[in-house]
Amino acid sequence: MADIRANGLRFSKMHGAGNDFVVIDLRDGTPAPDAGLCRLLGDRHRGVGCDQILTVEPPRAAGSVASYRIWNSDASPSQQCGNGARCIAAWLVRDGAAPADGPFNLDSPVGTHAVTGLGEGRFEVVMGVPDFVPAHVPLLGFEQAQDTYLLDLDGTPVFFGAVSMGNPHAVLEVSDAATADVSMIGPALQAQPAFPESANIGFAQVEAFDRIRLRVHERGAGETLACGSGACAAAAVLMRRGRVGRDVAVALPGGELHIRWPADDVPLAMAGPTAFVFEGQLTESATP
Ligand SMILES: N[C@@H](CCC[C@H](N)C(=O)O)C(=O)O
Repeated sequence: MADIRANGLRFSKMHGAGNDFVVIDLRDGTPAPDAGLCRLLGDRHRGVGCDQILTVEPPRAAGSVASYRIWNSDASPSQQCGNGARCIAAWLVRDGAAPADGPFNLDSPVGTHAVTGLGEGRFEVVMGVPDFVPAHVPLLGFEQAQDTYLLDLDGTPVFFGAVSMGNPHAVLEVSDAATADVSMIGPALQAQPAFPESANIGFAQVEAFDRIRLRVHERGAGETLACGSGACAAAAVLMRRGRVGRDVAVALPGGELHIRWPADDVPLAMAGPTAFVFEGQLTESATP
């Protein structure tokens, strides 16, 4: 199969609340980037630099305008990306493939998501029903869904909630997100055998009944300025515990997202900004 670098790969650089992406159009049958190319695109020194690589591909479901796939900057694939879904929506609207004002559907690796344009580059994406079944996260060693789980990290007890938004999340409630030990606890919890597919680790502070402050150590990318699915996960965990209401703002280091989850058995929706940064073309000889 042809190396997609051969003709000088064209891409769009985007971000959603500071979570940044290289977006590649594969709708003409161009093959997906291999692991080496993902790492080059993700490399902030020798490549372009981004948290995730997103590909725009033909729809899989009837009635959808496109599908997308996600790779972290370390080349590991993911099943979901909330900020990425909004950026793909904005990219498709700019391309003319999706209506700016009307609702449309997008296919992620884990399902179809309804998208609504809110104006000024903002989009709402229906992210699905949060799944708290431990085996679905996956979180091993626990049969039943619990509001709080306990794991021992080298003698330190760590309490967390766990939920799948299509991708795995653990959420720790902290008293102060700014001083939470994200860089130590994040990787240590990710590496626990209880998380066989690793997990995105959120550190959530309840600031008010309608406001959460959040930092997320992402799987495959480290701490990012914002994690959309992480915001959904933190909101869902704290809503189930009754710690916040069903409509909250989530303040992340790079911007603010809004999460609505009217009831446990209905889909959760996330709204937030998108931004185009530049259009680029990779030099054929670029190497990591
Ligand atoms: N930043 C994303 C999540 C990207 C994937 C994640 N790191 C994973 O491996 O599951 C978001 O906005 O949701």
